[in-house]
Amino acid sequence: MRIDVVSIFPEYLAPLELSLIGKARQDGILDLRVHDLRAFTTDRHRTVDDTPYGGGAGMVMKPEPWAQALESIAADRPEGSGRPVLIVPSPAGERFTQALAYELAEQEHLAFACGRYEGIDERVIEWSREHFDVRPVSLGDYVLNGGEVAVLAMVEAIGRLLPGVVGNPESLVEESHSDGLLEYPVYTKPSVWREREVPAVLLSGNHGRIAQWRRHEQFRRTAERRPDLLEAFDAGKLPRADRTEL
Ligand SMILES: Oc1ccccc1-c1ccno1
Repeated sequence: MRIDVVSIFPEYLAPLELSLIGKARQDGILDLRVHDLRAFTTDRHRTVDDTPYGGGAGMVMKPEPWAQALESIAADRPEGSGRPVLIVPSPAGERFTQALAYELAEQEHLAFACGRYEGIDERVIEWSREHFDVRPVSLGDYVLNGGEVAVLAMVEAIGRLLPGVVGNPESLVEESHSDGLLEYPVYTKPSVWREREVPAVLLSGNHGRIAQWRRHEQFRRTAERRPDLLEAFDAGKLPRADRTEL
Protein backbone atom coordinates (compact mmCIF):
# COMPACT_ATOMS: atom_id res chain seq x y z
CA MET A 1 0.00 0.00 0.00
CA ARG A 2 1.06 3.55 -0.79
CA ILE A 3 0.10 6.34 1.59
CA ASP A 4 0.75 10.06 1.04
CA VAL A 5 0.22 12.60 3.82
CA VAL A 6 0.21 16.38 3.27
CA SER A 7 0.70 18.63 6.31
CA ILE A 8 2.22 21.98 7.34
CA PHE A 9 3.73 20.04 10.27
CA PRO A 10 5.35 16.99 8.60
CA GLU A 11 7.34 16.28 11.75
CA TYR A 12 4.01 15.55 13.48
CA LEU A 13 3.94 12.29 11.51
CA ALA A 14 7.35 11.13 12.79
CA PRO A 15 5.74 8.50 15.10
CA LEU A 16 4.83 6.59 11.94
CA GLU A 17 8.54 5.73 11.69
CA LEU A 18 8.24 3.70 14.91
CA SER A 19 6.99 0.25 15.96
CA LEU A 20 4.84 -1.92 13.67
CA ILE A 21 4.09 0.79 11.12
CA GLY A 22 7.76 1.76 10.98
CA LYS A 23 8.72 -1.88 10.43
CA ALA A 24 6.05 -2.28 7.74
CA ARG A 25 7.68 0.66 5.94
CA GLN A 26 11.14 -0.90 6.27
CA ASP A 27 9.75 -4.23 5.02
CA GLY A 28 8.21 -2.58 1.98
CA ILE A 29 4.65 -3.50 2.99
CA LEU A 30 3.79 0.18 3.39
CA ASP A 31 5.20 2.99 1.22
CA LEU A 32 4.37 6.07 3.33
CA ARG A 33 5.41 9.52 2.12
CA VAL A 34 4.93 12.77 4.05
CA HIS A 35 4.80 16.09 2.15
CA ASP A 36 5.16 19.63 3.53
CA LEU A 37 2.33 21.74 2.11
CA ARG A 38 4.61 24.80 2.19
CA ALA A 39 6.79 23.13 -0.46
CA PHE A 40 3.88 23.79 -2.84
CA THR A 41 3.67 27.55 -2.19
CA THR A 42 5.25 30.10 -4.52
CA ASP A 43 5.47 33.28 -2.45
CA ARG A 44 8.40 34.43 -0.35
CA HIS A 45 6.54 33.81 2.90
CA ARG A 46 5.32 30.36 1.86
CA THR A 47 1.77 31.42 2.71
CA VAL A 48 -0.82 28.65 3.22
CA ASP A 49 -3.73 30.57 4.80
CA ASP A 50 -5.78 33.73 4.47
CA THR A 51 -8.83 35.43 6.03
CA PRO A 52 -12.24 33.80 5.54
CA TYR A 53 -14.76 35.23 3.03
CA GLY A 54 -17.88 36.19 4.96
CA GLY A 55 -15.82 37.15 7.99
CA GLY A 56 -15.43 35.21 11.21
CA ALA A 57 -12.52 34.28 13.43
CA GLY A 58 -9.46 32.41 12.33
CA MET A 59 -7.91 31.72 8.95
CA VAL A 60 -8.74 29.39 6.06
CA MET A 61 -6.19 27.30 4.14
CA LYS A 62 -5.64 28.67 0.62
CA PRO A 63 -6.72 26.40 -2.26
CA GLU A 64 -3.76 26.66 -4.65
CA PRO A 65 -1.03 25.07 -2.51
CA TRP A 66 -3.38 22.15 -1.85
CA ALA A 67 -4.16 21.74 -5.54
CA GLN A 68 -0.43 21.74 -6.36
CA ALA A 69 0.30 19.16 -3.65
CA LEU A 70 -2.60 16.86 -4.56
CA GLU A 71 -1.92 17.10 -8.32
CA SER A 72 1.66 16.08 -7.59
CA ILE A 73 0.45 13.04 -5.62
CA ALA A 74 -2.14 12.04 -8.23
CA ALA A 75 0.50 12.30 -10.98
CA ASP A 76 2.92 10.12 -9.00
CA ARG A 77 0.48 7.35 -8.14
CA PRO A 78 1.72 3.76 -8.21
CA GLU A 79 1.84 2.07 -11.64
CA GLY A 80 -1.47 0.39 -12.45
CA SER A 81 -3.15 1.53 -9.24
CA GLY A 82 -6.79 2.58 -9.35
CA ARG A 83 -8.20 5.94 -8.36
CA PRO A 84 -6.62 6.97 -5.04
CA VAL A 85 -8.75 7.71 -1.98
CA LEU A 86 -8.26 11.16 -0.45
CA ILE A 87 -9.15 11.13 3.25
CA VAL A 88 -9.73 14.55 4.72
CA PRO A 89 -9.82 14.37 8.55
CA SER A 90 -12.61 16.68 9.65
CA PRO A 91 -15.09 17.04 12.53
CA ALA A 92 -17.67 17.21 9.73
CA GLY A 93 -16.71 13.82 8.29
CA GLU A 94 -18.17 10.33 8.33
CA ARG A 95 -17.21 8.44 11.49
CA PHE A 96 -13.96 6.45 11.36
CA THR A 97 -14.75 2.87 12.42
CA GLN A 98 -13.07 -0.53 12.32
CA ALA A 99 -15.27 -1.36 9.34
CA LEU A 100 -13.96 1.73 7.51
CA ALA A 101 -10.40 0.77 8.50
CA TYR A 102 -10.94 -2.65 6.84
CA GLU A 103 -12.42 -0.98 3.76
CA LEU A 104 -9.51 1.44 3.40
CA ALA A 105 -6.93 -1.31 4.05
CA GLU A 106 -8.04 -2.84 0.75
CA GLN A 107 -7.10 0.26 -1.24
CA GLU A 108 -3.83 0.49 -3.16
CA HIS A 109 -3.25 4.22 -2.66
CA LEU A 110 -4.47 6.49 0.15
CA ALA A 111 -3.78 10.20 0.51
CA PHE A 112 -4.45 12.21 3.67
CA ALA A 113 -4.93 16.00 3.70
CA CYS A 114 -4.21 17.47 7.15
CA GLY A 115 -6.23 20.65 7.53
CA ARG A 116 -5.33 23.30 10.09
CA TYR A 117 -6.77 26.68 11.18
CA GLU A 118 -10.52 26.84 10.38
CA GLY A 119 -10.15 24.30 7.61
CA ILE A 120 -9.32 23.96 3.90
CA ASP A 121 -11.12 26.10 1.25
CA GLU A 122 -14.13 23.91 0.34
CA ARG A 123 -13.37 24.26 -3.38
CA VAL A 124 -10.34 22.02 -2.84
CA ILE A 125 -12.62 19.21 -1.69
CA GLU A 126 -14.83 19.69 -4.74
CA TRP A 127 -11.89 20.00 -7.16
CA SER A 128 -10.20 16.91 -5.66
CA ARG A 129 -13.08 14.72 -6.85
CA GLU A 130 -11.57 15.04 -10.35
CA HIS A 131 -8.56 13.00 -9.20
CA PHE A 132 -9.61 11.18 -6.01
CA ASP A 133 -12.40 9.37 -4.26
CA VAL A 134 -12.77 12.03 -1.56
CA ARG A 135 -13.78 10.95 1.99
CA PRO A 136 -14.08 13.53 4.81
CA VAL A 137 -13.59 11.41 7.96
CA SER A 138 -14.03 12.21 11.66
CA LEU A 139 -12.30 10.39 14.52
CA GLY A 140 -15.13 11.33 16.86
CA ASP A 141 -17.32 14.13 18.16
CA TYR A 142 -14.62 16.44 19.46
CA VAL A 143 -12.38 19.14 18.01
CA LEU A 144 -8.64 18.91 17.33
CA ASN A 145 -6.28 21.66 16.18
CA GLY A 146 -5.53 19.83 12.96
CA GLY A 147 -5.76 16.58 11.05
CA GLU A 148 -2.32 15.18 11.94
CA VAL A 149 -3.43 13.40 15.13
CA ALA A 150 -6.35 11.85 13.24
CA VAL A 151 -3.97 10.67 10.50
CA LEU A 152 -1.68 9.02 13.06
CA ALA A 153 -4.65 7.08 14.44
CA MET A 154 -6.10 6.14 11.05
CA VAL A 155 -2.77 5.07 9.51
CA GLU A 156 -2.12 2.82 12.52
CA ALA A 157 -5.65 1.35 12.44
CA ILE A 158 -5.42 0.73 8.67
CA GLY A 159 -1.75 -0.27 8.48
CA ARG A 160 -2.02 -2.96 11.15
CA LEU A 161 -4.64 -4.75 9.03
CA LEU A 162 -2.26 -5.22 6.10
CA PRO A 163 -0.94 -8.77 5.68
CA GLY A 164 2.45 -9.22 7.37
CA VAL A 165 2.22 -6.20 9.69
CA VAL A 166 1.05 -7.85 12.93
CA GLY A 167 2.88 -11.05 13.91
CA ASN A 168 -0.20 -13.20 14.41
CA PRO A 169 -3.16 -12.34 12.13
CA GLU A 170 -5.35 -14.32 14.54
CA SER A 171 -4.96 -11.45 17.01
CA LEU A 172 -6.90 -9.24 14.61
CA VAL A 173 -9.92 -11.46 14.86
CA GLU A 174 -10.52 -11.29 18.61
CA GLU A 175 -10.22 -7.59 19.30
CA SER A 176 -12.72 -4.86 20.03
CA HIS A 177 -15.01 -4.05 17.13
CA SER A 178 -13.68 -6.91 14.96
CA ASP A 179 -17.03 -8.70 15.42
CA GLY A 180 -19.12 -5.68 16.36
CA LEU A 181 -18.62 -6.15 20.12
CA LEU A 182 -16.07 -4.90 22.65
CA GLU A 183 -13.26 -7.30 23.50
CA TYR A 184 -13.28 -9.51 26.59
CA PRO A 185 -10.99 -8.78 29.59
CA VAL A 186 -7.52 -10.33 29.56
CA TYR A 187 -5.28 -11.58 32.39
CA THR A 188 -1.73 -12.93 32.83
CA LYS A 189 0.54 -14.17 35.62
CA PRO A 190 0.47 -14.07 38.59
CA SER A 191 -2.91 -15.82 39.13
CA VAL A 192 -3.32 -13.83 42.38
CA TRP A 193 -2.19 -10.20 42.36
CA ARG A 194 -2.73 -7.88 45.32
CA GLU A 195 -5.41 -10.30 46.58
CA ARG A 196 -7.22 -10.19 43.21
CA GLU A 197 -7.69 -13.56 41.51
CA VAL A 198 -7.91 -14.39 37.81
CA PRO A 199 -11.41 -15.72 36.96
CA ALA A 200 -11.26 -19.45 37.75
CA VAL A 201 -12.68 -20.48 34.37
CA LEU A 202 -9.51 -19.15 32.68
CA LEU A 203 -7.42 -21.55 34.77
CA SER A 204 -9.73 -24.53 34.07
CA GLY A 205 -8.21 -25.64 30.78
CA ASN A 206 -11.77 -26.16 29.53
CA HIS A 207 -11.56 -24.35 26.19
CA GLY A 208 -15.27 -24.59 25.50
CA ARG A 209 -16.17 -22.97 28.81
CA ILE A 210 -13.43 -20.36 28.38
CA ALA A 211 -14.78 -19.41 24.94
CA GLN A 212 -18.31 -19.23 26.39
CA TRP A 213 -17.15 -17.02 29.31
CA ARG A 214 -15.24 -14.71 26.96
CA ARG A 215 -18.25 -14.33 24.65
CA HIS A 216 -20.47 -13.55 27.63
CA GLU A 217 -17.99 -10.94 28.81
CA GLN A 218 -18.03 -9.31 25.36
CA PHE A 219 -21.82 -8.97 25.49
CA ARG A 220 -21.78 -7.80 29.14
CA ARG A 221 -19.15 -5.13 28.49
CA THR A 222 -20.78 -3.97 25.27
CA ALA A 223 -24.19 -3.67 26.93
CA GLU A 224 -22.64 -1.75 29.84
CA ARG A 225 -20.31 0.60 27.91
CA ARG A 226 -21.57 0.76 24.32
CA PRO A 227 -25.26 -0.18 24.07
CA ASP A 228 -25.30 1.50 20.65
CA LEU A 229 -22.98 -1.21 19.33
CA LEU A 230 -25.26 -3.91 20.72
CA GLU A 231 -28.20 -2.56 18.73
CA ALA A 232 -26.10 -2.60 15.54
CA PHE A 233 -24.89 -6.12 16.39
CA ASP A 234 -28.44 -7.35 16.97
CA ALA A 235 -29.46 -5.77 13.65
CA GLY A 236 -26.71 -7.76 11.95
CA LYS A 237 -24.75 -4.66 10.96
CA LEU A 238 -21.37 -6.21 11.60
CA PRO A 239 -18.11 -4.60 10.40
CA ARG A 240 -16.40 -6.53 7.65
CA ALA A 241 -14.19 -8.49 10.05
CA ASP A 242 -14.75 -11.80 8.33
CA ARG A 243 -11.32 -11.52 6.78
CA THR A 244 -8.16 -12.55 8.56
CA GLU A 245 -6.37 -12.03 5.25
CA LEU A 246 -7.04 -8.89 3.23
O1 LIG B 1 -11.10 18.72 14.85
C1 LIG B 1 -10.39 18.49 13.70
C2 LIG B 1 -9.69 19.55 13.09
C3 LIG B 1 -8.97 19.31 11.92
C4 LIG B 1 -8.96 18.04 11.35
C5 LIG B 1 -9.66 17.00 11.95
C6 LIG B 1 -10.39 17.22 13.12
C7 LIG B 1 -11.14 16.09 13.72
C8 LIG B 1 -11.87 16.07 14.86
C9 LIG B 1 -12.36 14.76 14.96
N1 LIG B 1 -11.91 14.07 13.93
O2 LIG B 1 -11.16 14.88 13.14
